[in-house]
Amino acid sequence: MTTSRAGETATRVPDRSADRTAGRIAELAGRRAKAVASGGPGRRGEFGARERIERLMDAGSFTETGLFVRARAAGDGARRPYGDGVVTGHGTVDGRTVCVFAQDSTVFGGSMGEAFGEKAVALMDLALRIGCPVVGLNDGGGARIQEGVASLALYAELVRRNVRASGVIPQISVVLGPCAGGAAYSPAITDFTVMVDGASHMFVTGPDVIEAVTGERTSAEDLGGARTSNAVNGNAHFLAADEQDAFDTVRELLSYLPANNLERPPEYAPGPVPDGAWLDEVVPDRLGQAYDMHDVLRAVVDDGELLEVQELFAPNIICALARVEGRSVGVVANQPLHAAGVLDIDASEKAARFVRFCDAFGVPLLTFADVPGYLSGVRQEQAGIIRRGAKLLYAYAEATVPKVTVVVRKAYGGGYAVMGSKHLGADISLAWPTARIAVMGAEGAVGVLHRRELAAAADPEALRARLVAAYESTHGTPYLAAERGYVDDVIAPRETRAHVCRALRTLRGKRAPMPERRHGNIPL
Ligand SMILES: CC(=O)SCCNC(=O)CCNC(=O)[C@H](O)C(C)(C)COP(=O)(O)OP(=O)(O)OC[C@H]1O[C@@H](n2cnc3c(N)ncnc32)[C@H](O)[C@@H]1OP(=O)(O)O
Repeated sequence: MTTSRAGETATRVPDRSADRTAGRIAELAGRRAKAVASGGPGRRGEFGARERIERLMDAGSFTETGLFVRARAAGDGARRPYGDGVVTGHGTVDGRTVCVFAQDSTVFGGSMGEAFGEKAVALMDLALRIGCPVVGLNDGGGARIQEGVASLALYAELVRRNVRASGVIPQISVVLGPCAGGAAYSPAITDFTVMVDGASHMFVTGPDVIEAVTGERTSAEDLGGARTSNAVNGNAHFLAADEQDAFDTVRELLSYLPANNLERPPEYAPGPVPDGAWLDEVVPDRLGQAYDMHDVLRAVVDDGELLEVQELFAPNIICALARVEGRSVGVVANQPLHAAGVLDIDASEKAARFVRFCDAFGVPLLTFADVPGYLSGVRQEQAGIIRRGAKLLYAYAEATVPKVTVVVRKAYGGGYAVMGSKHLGADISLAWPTARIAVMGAEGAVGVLHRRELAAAADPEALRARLVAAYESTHGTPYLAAERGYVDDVIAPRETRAHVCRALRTLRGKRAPMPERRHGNIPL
C-alpha cells in the first residue's frame, strides 16, 4: 500500500527488475549481505574481523568505509571478494571518535593486496584529517604474494602514513594472529602494541626461514610470541590474556590519551583521596633494602590506578599512565625491587620512548627517582649503553610538557641528572628527607677518596665505617642539592600527593617554545 502525492491510496507491487528503483535497492541489500559475509568468524575459531571491531568500539557505533572495494580485475576467474581482506571504518570508544581497521584472516590469509592497502591508507588519511586515534587489528600474512610489487608499495605507503601521524594522533596496534615480514614494521612505528598470550606472533622471518638460512631451530612462540615480544625484545607494550582483554586494554589506554596533539586528554572525577601517612614508612632504614615503588605511586595517583606500559620489559623502570586530580600524567619511576632500579640499556630505551610519547601528546611527566646510576659492565658498554642510554637524557631534555620530579631515595651520578633533574628542565623538583643526591654511594666514594688512608690504617674497617658515616651525613642527604636550589623543597613523604597536585595545577599553563629546526637528532 502506498500513498501518492495527491493523497489517493493505491496498492502497488514493487517492480524489482534490476533497472527499477526497487530492484536496485534489493540488489544493494544482496550485495551488502555478500560483502559482510566475507568477514565471517576467524579461521582458528577466534572472533571474525567485524566482531572484533564491534567488541572494541561502543555498541552500534561502527560505520564501515570501503565495504564494496574489490581488487581490480586480474583476469578471468580471479578471486575478488568485497572488502579485499580488511574491514575499515570509524566509530566511538567511550563516545570519542576512533578510526579502526581489522585484517580479515579468512580472505587471502589477511594478506595485504593493493585494494586492501589503499583502504588502510585512506583510513589513515581520514584519521589525520579529523585528528582522531587509529587502532589497527593485525592478523594476516603480510604482503599478498600474488599482487607482488603493488602490495609492497602499499606497505611503504602505510608506513609513510604511520610516520606522518606519529606525534599527531595516537596509533595503537593490536596483534591478534600472525604479523610477519614487512607487516611487522607498521605496528613497530605505532605508539603502542597489544598482543594476546598464546595467539599473536610478530617476526621479520618465521621459524622455517630461520632454520633454512641459519640452521637455528625455534618455535613461533619463542621467536615472537606475545610473551617474547613483551618481556624479551620489548616490541609489544601490553600482554592480553585473550582478545576481549586486548580490546579492553585499548579502551583503557585511549581513556588516558587526547584525540590528537592539539587537544587535551579527557578528564575524570577522582575517587576519595586515601590517607598517605604510611608513605612515611615506605623507605627502609637500611639503604640496600628494596621496596616496591608501585606502593609509592599508588599513594600519589588518583584511585591508586596505574596503566603500566611495557610492564614485563626492563622492570627496573616503571612507565605508567595515571591521573592526578582527574588529568592524565605519564609516570616514570625507578623500581628498587628489580636490579636496585639501575638504568641499563633496556630501561633507558623503554623510558625514553615513553617520555617522548607523553611529550608529543601533552601529557605531563611525573618522575620518581631512586636510582643507583647507569649500569656498569662490559656487556652493557659493548652493547652501547652510552649511545642508547643517552636516549633518556635526550628525551627528558627535549620534553616541554610540565615536568615534576620527586627524589625518593638514591639519585646517584648520571642517574641523578637523567631522572627528571632540574638541569634537564624539570619545572618542580621535590625530595624526600630520605633522598641521597650525590655522585655515588658512600662505600664507593670512600673507596675512591680514601684509598691510601684505608690501606695504611691499623683498623681499616673501623676507619671505613667512620668515613662512610661522615660521607652519609654530608653527601647522603637532599640538603646540598636544596642549598643550591636544585630541589625546590624537601617534603614529608605523606605530603607527596598534595605537593604533586599543586605542582601540576600550577604548571597547567606552561609554555616552553623550542628553537625552530627541522627536527633534533636523537641518538638511535
Ligand atoms: C613485505 C612482507 O610483508 S614480506 C612477508 C610476506 N608474507 C609471508 O612471508 C607470510 C606467508 N604466510 C605464512 O607464513 C602463513 O600463511 C601464515 C603464518 C601467515 C598463516 O599460517 P596459517 O594460519 O597456517 O594459514 P595458511 O598458511 O593456511 O594460510 C591461509 C590462507 O592465506 C593465504 N596466505 C597466507 N599468506 C599469504 C600471503 N602473504 N599472500 C597471499 N596469500 C596468503 C594462504 O595461501 C592460504 O590460502 P588458502 O586458504 O586459499 O589456501
